Parts: sequence; C-alpha cells; structure tokens
Amino acid sequence: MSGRGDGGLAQRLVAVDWQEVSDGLNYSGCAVIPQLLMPQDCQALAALYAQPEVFRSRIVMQRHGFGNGEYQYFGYPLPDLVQGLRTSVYPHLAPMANRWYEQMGLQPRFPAEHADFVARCHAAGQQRPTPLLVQYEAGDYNCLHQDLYGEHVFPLQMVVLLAQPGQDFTGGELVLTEQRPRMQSRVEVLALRQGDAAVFAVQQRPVQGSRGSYRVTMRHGVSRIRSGRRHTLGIIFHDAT
Ligand SMILES: O=C(O)CCC(=O)C(=O)O
Ligand SMILES: [Fe+2]
Repeated sequence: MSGRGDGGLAQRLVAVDWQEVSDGLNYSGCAVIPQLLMPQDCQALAALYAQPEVFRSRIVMQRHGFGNGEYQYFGYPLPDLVQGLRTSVYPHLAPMANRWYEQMGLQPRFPAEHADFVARCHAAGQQRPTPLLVQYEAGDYNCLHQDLYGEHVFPLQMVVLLAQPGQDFTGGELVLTEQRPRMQSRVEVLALRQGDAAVFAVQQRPVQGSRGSYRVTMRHGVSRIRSGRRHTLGIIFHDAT
C-alpha cells in the first residue's frame, strides 16, 4: 500500500468513467466505481484496524444506538492511500455537487480542490478528520443514518468494501433509502465486491420532476452481517467539529 505510493490509484482513477458515475448519481443518488482498490490495498487497509495509533477515536455503535459493530476515525495525517483517495476523488465530485446545489437552490459552491474545501471546514471549527474504518462481525448492522458533522457538508461520500463477500463474510449489504416528499420511500441495495467503491448522496439530492426539481432525503446503512467479518473504508469529504 505505502511502497507503491498512489501511482496505482492514480492510474485506476484515470480509468473511471466519471460520466457514468454522474449519471448514476443523478438517476438514483448512488453509483458504483468497480475495482477502485486492488485486493492487496483492501487487505492492508483492513489490517490498519488493529493499529490504534492510526486513529483519533473508536466508536462502539451499540453504545450510541447506531447499530452493532464498531468504527475508528483516522487521525491526521491520514494514511497515504486514504489521503490520496480523498483528495483525488473530490475534484471529480465537486462539479456534480455544484450542479446539485444549483438545482436545489442552495447557496454553497464547492471549490475545485479538496484542500480548499477542507480549509473552509477548518476555518469554521470543523477540524477533525472524518475518514473511517468500520468493522462488523456476525450479527452486526449499521442503522440508517446521515454523516453530518457540522454546518459544512459536502453532499457526496464514498464507501469502499475492503472485505470479500462470500469469502470473508455473508449478508451485510450497503442499503440506501430515498424519502420522497408525500410518497413512499424507495430503497437501493448495493451488491459491492471487494475493492468496489460506492458514491452516494449524504443527505439530500435533487430529482427532476414534471414540474421542476424537488428534493429527496437520503440515508444509508448496512443490513445484518450473517457470518464472518466485514471491513469498509468510509470517505467523508467534510471534517467534523
Ligand atoms: O459499512 C458500510 O458499508 C457503510 C459505512 C458507513 O456508514 C460510512 O462509511 O459512512
Ligand atoms: Fe455512514
């Protein structure tokens, strides 16, 4: 993971079809980037979970009613690959975020580079890093939620599945719900493979209706892990208070 720098990642990012990601986000509020990380990167990242010095805090989900399982927030400086992913994916998502905000009539506009957006978060007191590693064991789950950590919100986030479904764990699907005004909710289940990244709306997204656009509210969670152990990397682009 570290020896190679992020050369491999840079190459894989060039191969991503960002138009397809944008189309998926506009159509359903989520998109999958297949095989963003190699299996060895996934394993190396999952192995970091056992190194507490890499993290700033550990959350046991059942203590907060968030579900069952645990996660740790990385501390600054982030591991190379996590920092690399956060800064190199952001510039592709910022134009999509800006289009959404324009359609929703919301004010903030997102700068082209992640460093400038993070500087905005830090100036507002959101200074703690939010990228995280999640670890679930059999029986664990993650309740539907939104990852909001203060006034500044980047409206898209990413999850990378580090474990191999069927091999390392069964069950444990990433689930997204979309709450539409005066309508019943819609769900999307993302069957990720190891190394796949899911990009999805943090909180709200615009939907084009016959009479202009309206906002829907999104939440995400993880269904119960039936067996084994599941690790994911979460990349949230805003920092926390
Ligand atoms: O484990 C997952 O698939 C989702 C974790 C999560 O909620 C997040 O990264 O924000
Ligand atoms: Fe989350």
